[in-house]
Amino acid sequence: MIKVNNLNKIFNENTKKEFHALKDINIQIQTSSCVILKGVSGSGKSTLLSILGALSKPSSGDVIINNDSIAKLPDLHSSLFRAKNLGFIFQSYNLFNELNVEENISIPLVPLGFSQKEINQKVQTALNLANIEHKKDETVSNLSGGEKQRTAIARALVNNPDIILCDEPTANLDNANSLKFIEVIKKLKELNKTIIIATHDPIFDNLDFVDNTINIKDGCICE
Ligand SMILES: Nc1ncnc2c1ncn2[C@@H]1O[C@H](COP(=O)(O)OP(=O)(O)OP(=O)(O)O)[C@@H](O)[C@H]1O
Repeated sequence: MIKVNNLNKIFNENTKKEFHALKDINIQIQTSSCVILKGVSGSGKSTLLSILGALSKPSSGDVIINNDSIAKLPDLHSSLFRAKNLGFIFQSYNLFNELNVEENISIPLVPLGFSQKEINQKVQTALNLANIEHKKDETVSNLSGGEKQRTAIARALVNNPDIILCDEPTANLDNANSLKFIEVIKKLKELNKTIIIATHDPIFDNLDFVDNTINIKDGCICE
């Protein structure tokens, strides 16, 4: 279970540029559920996702994941928490273009101290789950947009995380690749992952495996 309690994010606090991006957010996300975080551009989706993913800190309030308070973790603990529990899929993929697919996918395993044999096994499983096995030796700069995204999916899955956070995952995909992405998400849901997708893409409306849609507007959760 993920609990968000009285969460606020204020950028540039106590300056002329002060901006209250998240306002008293309270949400609960059940383990193994798929949740859509929906809102227009600038509503606060990415800000909330980055706090849920322990990538940034709130101004006040907390995020509790499986009874651990993560919002206030020191940086070193945050990165270990991420490496063990979380997978991220960003719209811009955040891949290393000069490395090949297999090398990109193995990166999250580096801080976890696995042997080369274990790394190879985990990378192979992730390649298969994301349907990108056939391109494993290709340099990322030579991939199509859809293939880059499947590489990013495989990298997000390689540490077998319980929670997968996606920020506008279909923003750079055509309709066919967006539908393929949805099939992968469906497969992850069947594997009992907790999946949170921040998006304004209507393709996520009315999907049968989505448990909840949370609407966010001007930093507030709309009932
Ligand atoms: N580092 C920052 N400093 C100041 N303001 C910020 C910062 N990051 C985000 N904001 C502001 O907070 C608001 C929410 O931004 P956020 O990126 O969370 O929106 P979003 O809903 O994810 O939008 P999009 O769909 O366009 O990515 C925006 O008005 C943005 O300008």
